Amino acid sequence: MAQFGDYQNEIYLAGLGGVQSKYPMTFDELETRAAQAMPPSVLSYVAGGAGDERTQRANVAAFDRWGLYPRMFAGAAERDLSVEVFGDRWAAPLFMAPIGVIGICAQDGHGDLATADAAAATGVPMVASTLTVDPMEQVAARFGETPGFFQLYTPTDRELAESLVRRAEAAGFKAIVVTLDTWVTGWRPRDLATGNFPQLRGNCLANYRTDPVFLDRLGRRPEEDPAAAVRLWAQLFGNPLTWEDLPWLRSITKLPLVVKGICHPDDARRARDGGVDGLYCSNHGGRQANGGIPALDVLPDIVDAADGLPVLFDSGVRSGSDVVKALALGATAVGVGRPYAYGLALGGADGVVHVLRSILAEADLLMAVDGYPTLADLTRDSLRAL
Ligand SMILES: Cc1cc2nc3c(=O)[nH]c(=O)nc-3n(C[C@H](O)[C@H](O)[C@H](O)COP(=O)(O)O)c2cc1C
Ligand SMILES: CCCCC(=O)C(=O)O
Repeated sequence: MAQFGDYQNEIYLAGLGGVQSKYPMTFDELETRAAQAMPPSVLSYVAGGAGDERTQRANVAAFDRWGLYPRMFAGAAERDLSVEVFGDRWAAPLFMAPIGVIGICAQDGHGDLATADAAAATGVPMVASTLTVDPMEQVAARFGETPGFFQLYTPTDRELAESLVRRAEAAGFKAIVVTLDTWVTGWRPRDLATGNFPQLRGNCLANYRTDPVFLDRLGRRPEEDPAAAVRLWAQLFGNPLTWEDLPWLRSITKLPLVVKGICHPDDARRARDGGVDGLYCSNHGGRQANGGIPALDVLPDIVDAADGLPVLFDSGVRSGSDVVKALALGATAVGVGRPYAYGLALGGADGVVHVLRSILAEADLLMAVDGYPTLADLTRDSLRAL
């Protein structure tokens, strides 16, 4: 049986043949090298967060407060990391978190398509943002056998929201992930300093420009007046939803509905009672609110409140050992964010594949070394608070 850890052998064998990996092997090196490859405004958009970025750093540091017990005589020569998510079997409990305007991270400007290619190549699902540079239908067409989810930024115009969801269903997405924490952007000093927030340049409008409801509202072709299209987009972009809107959200799709940004157990319970199919515990990587609680710290409470519903998780995941810890704390599947954007900047789809395979290989080898042959063996008791 092929194991994710085999990537290590491939790298060693290439090294024996005199070929060194062209990609970095640690997150710090990845970020440093990507920083050199990205235009400054794109870098500050991706790397930056809210305020003085305490929450962003705290997300990462939270993983240091847990250690995995090594277990012996466990016979973990073969590992099975596969997991069932909404009826599909994934080879591993890993996915790519939605990154708006990811297109601009790739040298050719089509990073959405490259990310979808990496999903197809690795089996690691992509959650495609509403804010893609290429339309969702073109992104989904590249997924191959790998399932993909559509992340909805709910516009104030309900018909537009419904139209986007209908298109996502027709394009073959397997779930709708509604992001609740970003109907307005947080205070982001790095973007304010460059004055170049990529959305405002209209890089993210592909799904709107191709939408019949948006075009109807615009009343003319977007090429005729690009500035008007950006203005309309900005006007319609974010709807500060309330619990009163949940039944409507539930009603607009038959696909599994996941709500992203859930970090309080009361919200988790209420969303579950409102009929969602999954919760997504995330603080948006510290990009929205500064001075918050690391997402990992609230994960166990969300898992308890979920009462058996799947819980997706992201925020601060940088390595395979981070993935294993989040799984032990009860996540059903774990999202990678910034690291794959950096892989994209360095090597397009190939760079993303390297980042994902490295994370999977580290997780797999950790489970081998520490004696956890399956995901079911990873529980809260596998961890010790440090
Ligand atoms: C550049 C960038 C753009 C993002 N765009 C979106 C988005 O369009 N929709 C969304 O739900 N989350 C978005 N996120 C948040 C990610 O889905 C995820 O929650 C976050 O990256 C996790 O933090 P980490 O990358 O530090 O691990 C974005 C994150 C980054 C870094
Ligand atoms: C207007 C939202 C931009 C995409 C996003 O979610 C982010 O930058 O974090």
